[in-house]
Amino acid sequence: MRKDCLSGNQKRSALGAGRILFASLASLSFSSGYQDSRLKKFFSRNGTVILGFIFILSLIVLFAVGLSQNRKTSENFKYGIVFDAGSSHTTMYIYKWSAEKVNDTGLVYEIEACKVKGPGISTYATKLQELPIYLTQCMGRAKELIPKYKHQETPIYLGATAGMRLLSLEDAKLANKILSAVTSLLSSYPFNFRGARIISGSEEGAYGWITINYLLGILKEKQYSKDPSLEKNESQETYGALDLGGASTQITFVPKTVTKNTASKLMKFRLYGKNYSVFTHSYLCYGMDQALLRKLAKDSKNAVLEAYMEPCFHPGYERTVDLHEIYNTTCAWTFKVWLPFNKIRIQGSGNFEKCLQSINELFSISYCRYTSCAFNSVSRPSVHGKFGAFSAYYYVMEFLNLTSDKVSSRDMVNEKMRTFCSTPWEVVNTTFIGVKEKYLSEYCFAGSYILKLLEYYNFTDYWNHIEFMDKINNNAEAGWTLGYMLNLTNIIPAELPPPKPFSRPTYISLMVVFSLVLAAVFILGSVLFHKSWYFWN
Ligand SMILES: Nc1ncnc2c1ncn2[C@@H]1O[C@H](COP(=O)(O)OP(=O)(O)O)[C@@H](O)[C@H]1O
Ligand SMILES: [Ca+2]
Repeated sequence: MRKDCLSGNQKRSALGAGRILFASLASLSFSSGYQDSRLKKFFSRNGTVILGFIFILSLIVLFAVGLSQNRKTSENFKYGIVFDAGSSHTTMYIYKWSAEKVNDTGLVYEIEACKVKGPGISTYATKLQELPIYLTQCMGRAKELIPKYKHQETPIYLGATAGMRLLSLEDAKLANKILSAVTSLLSSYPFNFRGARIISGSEEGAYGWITINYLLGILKEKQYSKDPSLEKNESQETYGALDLGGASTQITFVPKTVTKNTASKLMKFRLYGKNYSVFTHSYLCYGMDQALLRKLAKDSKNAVLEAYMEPCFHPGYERTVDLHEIYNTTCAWTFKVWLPFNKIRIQGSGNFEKCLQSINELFSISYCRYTSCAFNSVSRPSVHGKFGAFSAYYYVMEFLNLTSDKVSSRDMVNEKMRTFCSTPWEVVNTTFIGVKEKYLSEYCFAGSYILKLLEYYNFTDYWNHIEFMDKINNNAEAGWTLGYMLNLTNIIPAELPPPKPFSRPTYISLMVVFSLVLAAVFILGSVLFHKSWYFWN
């Protein structure tokens, strides 16, 4: 703990040293007496002055060291706000970091994740007037948490992901309308609004990669990390990043080898003085919600009498959906067939093997007019090393108890999934009280989909390679927003850090060294003085 002034002990030891010194000087003066010789006179008059001068100088140095040690070091914090406008929901993250910067990149951590009530921002195209209410609660939270005098300098960014990417493909004007409305709304707050935009799939993947490697302490050995074992790990390989959203999914990693085909998919970063070339690919329409819609669209053509059996839903579970709802998305339009009814009743049969087979068809055919949808045609270097999987990967696998630390073989995974999917809906619904029905009813599909997706990425034994992550080191959530913020801190002006005061051990060592020097000066001075006194006498 640093204090504003010298502590009691420090004061006492300084006073004690002073008393001893003056006593020594007095005895020196006394022993020198009033002698006749000139040198004797010189020493008797000036010896005390010289030693007194050295004493006062040393005291000044000691006090200066003490003051620099004890100077109040109130850190200058900066704040940044990033809105993650996802396809299913929006979350506002507030980050905080010291103005002190290391190699051009600030040390940023999350102080708030405010979930905006309501669906994804892309659904507001026809109700722009509702946007102020949508964002007001979280913006209020930002005003509360960030000190008022910091508001003007605090940047706000809004990044929209796959939901807005899809809307933009369907109707670019509508997507721009939403962004404009959000822009004028966020600009009206006292913060420094820096833009609302749709981030590309590559950015989403790459910033997610930066986030997890930053939080794991891999990018910089001196960065903030609560786990000392993670420090000084310069040669540690970076983690690959797997992000699964509602409308798109990303895979990002540093490839071992780069081919001509993959070179164009590399993103380059310089972080903490090091260069990174990262391969990233975003699969639009391969997010969980869009994958389910595509599956339902694909299988609804098998409907007889307005109903069909769905192996990825629990036995006894029923859902009636509007055909318009499933056929009308960009991702599912290729499955559109004419059916003599508007609604369809989907009845669960809870058959894990059949569910996997059905999901398989989503990967094996090119169903989409955009090249990025063609899963199998994407050239990609082979995966290697460790990966961190977050967002829906984490929510689903954690719920199903299928994270890497809980499974050890394919048989174990299959057995768990078979049992879960075949559990009657009534049992599931009464066992997991409090879980949102949408999530609960879709965990069988979601788990099966994730297993297939990882298989297509060539993770045959994912539990040996993938860590499912949520909040890393209790510091911040895994996701693209922190990486975005980290990258943007390069353009946020930051003061040069004030010179660092001494650490406590350095301070104590300095005090000891100066005391020893002081004592040595006295001993030497008095020896020399007495020698010369005897010599002249
Ligand atoms: N607790 C949860 N359990 C299961 N799924 C969840 C949970 N919370 C969020 N999700 C899912 O995670 C996904 C998040 O996607 P989102 O970030 O909104 O989309 P995108 O990144 O594609 O724009 C959605 O499919 C959402 O339904
Ligand atoms: Ca997301």
